[in-house]
Amino acid sequence: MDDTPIEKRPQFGNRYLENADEVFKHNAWDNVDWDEDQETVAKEKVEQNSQVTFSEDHLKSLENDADKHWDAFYDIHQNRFFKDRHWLFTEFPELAPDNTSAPVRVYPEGENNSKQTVEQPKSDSKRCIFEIGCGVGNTIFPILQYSRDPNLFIYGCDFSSKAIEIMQQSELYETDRCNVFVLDATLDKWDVPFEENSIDIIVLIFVLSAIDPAKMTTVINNIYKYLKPGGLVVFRDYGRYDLAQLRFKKGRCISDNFYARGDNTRVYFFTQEEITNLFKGAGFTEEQNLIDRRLQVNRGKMLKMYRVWIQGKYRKPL
Ligand SMILES: C[S@@+](CC[C@H](N)C(=O)[O-])C[C@H]1O[C@@H](n2cnc3c(N)ncnc32)[C@H](O)[C@@H]1O
Repeated sequence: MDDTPIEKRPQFGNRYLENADEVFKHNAWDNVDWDEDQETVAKEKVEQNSQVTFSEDHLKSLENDADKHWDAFYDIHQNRFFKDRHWLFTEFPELAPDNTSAPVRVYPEGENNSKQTVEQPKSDSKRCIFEIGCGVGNTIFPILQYSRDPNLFIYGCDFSSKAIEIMQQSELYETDRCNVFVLDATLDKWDVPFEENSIDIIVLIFVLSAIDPAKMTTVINNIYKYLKPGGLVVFRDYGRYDLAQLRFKKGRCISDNFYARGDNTRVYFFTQEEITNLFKGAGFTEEQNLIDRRLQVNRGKMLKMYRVWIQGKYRKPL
């Protein structure tokens, strides 16, 4: 797969490309502008790879066997993928429990409407985080490693039983501080080891994009149900016209902006508006919805790679 969400972000601030001649001086640039030409070229590429040529049977098996395709993925890659999480606590200081000094990212004016507040838990109150599509623990393990909060408990689920098995066998897995289990988040009714209205933060990192767009509303409605009033969803995922979308060859499209990779795992590319509508439609208030455009540079090959991510924070009203 060529779309690992790799980002090495400098702490306390970003690097902006002010002089185009200097593009190959560094490995990455933040918040790069896209001009109209670039948008048009991207749109054309997507038009070219958007014809659906899969048979009905193949489309059905992509959905019905989705968990098996992820099992096969984790069978091959084990815990070696999606690993680089330098940005995790920078973007989501809410996940850096008992750590108010987590570095906060600086956004250009007007780009971010998040209040960027990190609510400190009351010292004796239990705090629960639940990650959906936790894979092999690339978010949960860093939180467990960096937090010493005795009141923190982390739940995680994934519909790949292989991913959950790998995670549970890790030496970082601490049964008194976390519990991960197999769950298909698209089911109408969730079988989970906690009550409705009980979770402080739900984490959705590069998982909604793996889900059939027709089932996303069901997932968001269930998230709403299990969050505490006042609880927060943190979201980060692929944005429309990300390099990974433009790289799809003809014949991999399932429906608009939804594709099957060569290993049959699937990926959707969101607009900001779609994310707003999904969450607001379920009753959430929007605290952040931003587009993160990053130019990654392969200086050896003189290649420019434009990455696009959407990031959001949504709160269940009190
Ligand atoms: C791109 S990976 C990201 C994994 C992890 N969130 C991370 O960032 O490392 C997508 C994950 O979502 C899981 N997934 C996809 N559809 C799911 C579903 N319906 N229910 C639960 N997990 C799902 C996959 O098994 C996979 O582990």
